[in-house]
Amino acid sequence: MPVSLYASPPGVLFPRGSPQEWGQAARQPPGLLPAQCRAFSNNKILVELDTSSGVATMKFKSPPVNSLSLDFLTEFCISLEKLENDRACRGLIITSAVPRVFSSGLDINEMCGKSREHYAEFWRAVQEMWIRLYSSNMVTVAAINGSSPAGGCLIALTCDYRIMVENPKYIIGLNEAQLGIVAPFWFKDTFVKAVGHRVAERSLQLGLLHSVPEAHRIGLVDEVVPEEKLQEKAAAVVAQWLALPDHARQLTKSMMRKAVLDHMLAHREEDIQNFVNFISKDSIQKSLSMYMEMLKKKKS
Ligand SMILES: CC/C=C\C/C=C\C/C=C\C=C\CC(=O)SCCNC(=O)CCNC(=O)[C@H](O)C(C)(C)COP(=O)(O)OP(=O)(O)OC[C@H]1O[C@@H](n2cnc3c(N)ncnc32)[C@H](O)[C@@H]1OP(=O)(O)O
Repeated sequence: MPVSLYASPPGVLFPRGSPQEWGQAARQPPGLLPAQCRAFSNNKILVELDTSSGVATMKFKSPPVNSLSLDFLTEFCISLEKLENDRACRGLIITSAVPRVFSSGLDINEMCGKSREHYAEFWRAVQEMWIRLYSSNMVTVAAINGSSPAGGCLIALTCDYRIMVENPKYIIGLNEAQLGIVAPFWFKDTFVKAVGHRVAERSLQLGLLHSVPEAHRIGLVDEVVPEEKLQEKAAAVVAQWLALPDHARQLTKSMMRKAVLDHMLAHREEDIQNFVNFISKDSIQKSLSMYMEMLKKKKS
């Protein structure tokens, strides 16, 4: 019997009247999926659950860069909830279906030129995503097959294990300072837990985006593999973790994560207000606009 890390669901956000077909298995033409495979999908995320192994693979499919918009975050949380409540599912591999990018982090458009109410709703969704993933009973593995700055890195850090594809073009890190914004305390805490205080402090203050070998060296990713080995390796890691009795692994995970989770839950509303006040400042809006301009110029 799985042990619930947090008895009641984190609560909040699901959209007023969910417009999507979420909750229904994708209508696959017969024969496309093996009998032990179930799938569901929406605009931005595809989930396939292999009921024989108990492992689901979640693929981000929101081109061009899997940015974490409010819609994306909502669909992500709904997918997590659905898997969490499915007794057939014990492990989750998170990866990207978009070439060269795992996730570009929070959608900057959601943080520019919007109302305070919108910022509050958006930030609550970011928190919700982190709470659900960080407190998940499932074994969670990030199979990072592309660049993963800021919020993308946070998703990876929130998993139990990180495997990244070796590619000289891929980068990963919490680069918020480079945008003129500040990683909130629970991003920082999650990062510190993975890499230690000194490495996190330097990396956060400089807003560093690390190459794959460097990310491996500092412990930001646990393993580096060639692209063609990624899925096989992720499946092997999940199987290794699932070989332990669920209750022992889950209670250990809960114990290791409790302080960080409790701290966040205790300061959740305050954190939303801090975010709204911070992001509404003219100077921050200007920094974000300049950063978006810079991204666009880089292309031309
Ligand atoms: C006191 C404190 C209190 C509270 C806390 C306060 C503040 C905390 C606030 C926020 C925390 C935020 C965390 C974040 O996640 S911020 C997002 C940071 N993300 C980035 O910096 C990534 C930027 N993107 C890239 O570096 C690259 O796009 C890439 C490496 C991911 C991929 O490179 P490509 O060359 O493949 O693609 P591009 O040509 O650069 O991009 C294509 C397209 O996508 C647009 N885009 C990219 N990233 C984002 C994004 N994050 N949001 C929105 N849009 C994005 C890019 O502009 C291009 O658009 P066009 O095709 O030109 O229209």
